[in-house]
Amino acid sequence: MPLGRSSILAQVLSVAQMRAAEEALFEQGTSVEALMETAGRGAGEYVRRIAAGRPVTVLCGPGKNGGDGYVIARHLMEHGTPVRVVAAADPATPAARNARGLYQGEVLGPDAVIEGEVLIDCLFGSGLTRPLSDSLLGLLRTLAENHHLKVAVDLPSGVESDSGACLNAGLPRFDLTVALSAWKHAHFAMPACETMGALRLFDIGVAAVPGAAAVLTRPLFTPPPADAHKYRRGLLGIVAGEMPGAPLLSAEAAMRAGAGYVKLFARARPAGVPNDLVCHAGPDADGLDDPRIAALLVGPGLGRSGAAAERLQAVLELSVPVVVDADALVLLGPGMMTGPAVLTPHEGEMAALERAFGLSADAPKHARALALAQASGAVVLFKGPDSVIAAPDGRVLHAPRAPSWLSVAGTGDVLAGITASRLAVHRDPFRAASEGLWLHGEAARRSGPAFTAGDLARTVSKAFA
Ligand SMILES: NC(=O)C1=CN([C@@H]2O[C@H](COP(=O)(O)OP(=O)(O)OC[C@H]3O[C@@H](n4cnc5c(N)ncnc54)[C@H](O)[C@@H]3O)[C@@H](O)[C@H]2O)[C@@H](O)CC1
Ligand SMILES: [K+]
Repeated sequence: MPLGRSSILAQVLSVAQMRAAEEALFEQGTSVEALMETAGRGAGEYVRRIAAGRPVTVLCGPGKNGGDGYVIARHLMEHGTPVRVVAAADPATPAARNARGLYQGEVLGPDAVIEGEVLIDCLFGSGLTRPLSDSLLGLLRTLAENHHLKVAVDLPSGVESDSGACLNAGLPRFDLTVALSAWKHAHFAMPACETMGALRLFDIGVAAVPGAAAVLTRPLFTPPPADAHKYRRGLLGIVAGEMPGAPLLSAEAAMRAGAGYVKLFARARPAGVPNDLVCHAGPDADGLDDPRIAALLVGPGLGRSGAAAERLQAVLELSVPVVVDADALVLLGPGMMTGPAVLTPHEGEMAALERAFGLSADAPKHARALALAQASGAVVLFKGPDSVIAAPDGRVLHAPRAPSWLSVAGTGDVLAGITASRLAVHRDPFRAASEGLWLHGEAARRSGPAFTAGDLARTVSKAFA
């Protein structure tokens, strides 16, 4: 079945995939010039509206990103917005030369001293291959300091498209970044994504690229069916360990994320178990062989002792769909997982997993998640300010930026609880990770500023709205 335009617009492309998608358009008869015209006019319209009559300075580089800049400048001129171009270098491609030739307005050299209102960065886009020279960085920084509002076209210059690395220190921050044709990994990866301001995408009609990564979009949630009961909605077992607080936090979130029944398995009933949470107290693995258990969560508060490792081993041997989080990730090694699983590491836990599985940490974040997914056979939700999900079959999902208020203790336990709850509902690890991450971000948005992990857990049911 062909993908709808909204699915295509969620795709995230590497530079190589982007070039191949553009080639496909050229083969269908579109010219480079026509594509640049479409892209430049689309971005130009965003700029025209945001400038609202204030004078605009367009910084143009040698490549097609610079070509887009000349189209934008012409579009602004035609619509009466005062505009001038600063050419950092002469256009180096035929399409960019063509765009330069069609623009009849003012073009200044890189030495011109310019102050103004709105700066448009068309120095480099996805074709950047190395750090900016000192003189180009100086030009970009000076212009950025001398303008109030800053818009990057496709990508801010100095940002590596496939990784989100900033190839220079001291790159300016933008208020808006208008991505052209498709999202790139950098739009969702730290540290680059943090410099981009608001993100917008202008569609120029590229087709779906098989195997492309995608942006996490709102999942479709349906209420339980009319004949649902607690077991059919999913029984989630949360395996406690040496510290009771973390699994209780996970349980608070899990109870609000869709599972019909959440049960805490602990050696002794901890203090503070809420009335709506069932607690099973008994020795390790006691009661965990209940065939009605649809999913398990292990890791929050587990501890890292030999006893904790044995408890983890006992859980994983059940082959029940499982979310493995926190301490359990540090105890995990190759061959231990026997059933469907979601791993939810942060950076430190990821580093431990990479050591355990013999993987390199020297790769873009999404590639690291994918490598671990393929080595472990589990879905990997690599969390942080730029969370990404990868599946062993190659699927990759980037999460849009979530509120930075999430950087508070316990929010990882909440994420694990939500994800495990979704896993208990349908037992699909990739879907559970996607829904879990989305609900977590949405609950954070609805929690306002300066929330606690407990506030966040109690807001999860509202995120379904
Ligand atoms: N193919 C097309 O027609 C379209 C291209 N688009 C634009 O094209 C851009 C990509 O164009 P290009 O591939 O020409 O890439 P860029 O415009 O980013 O620039 C690449 C050029 O700069 C050189 N270069 C790379 N890093 C440099 C550095 N640090 N210092 C000096 N020179 C450096 C490269 O050797 C190459 O000549 C996209 O970001 C987007 O803005 C869009 O307009 C969509 C349509
Ligand atoms: K740019």
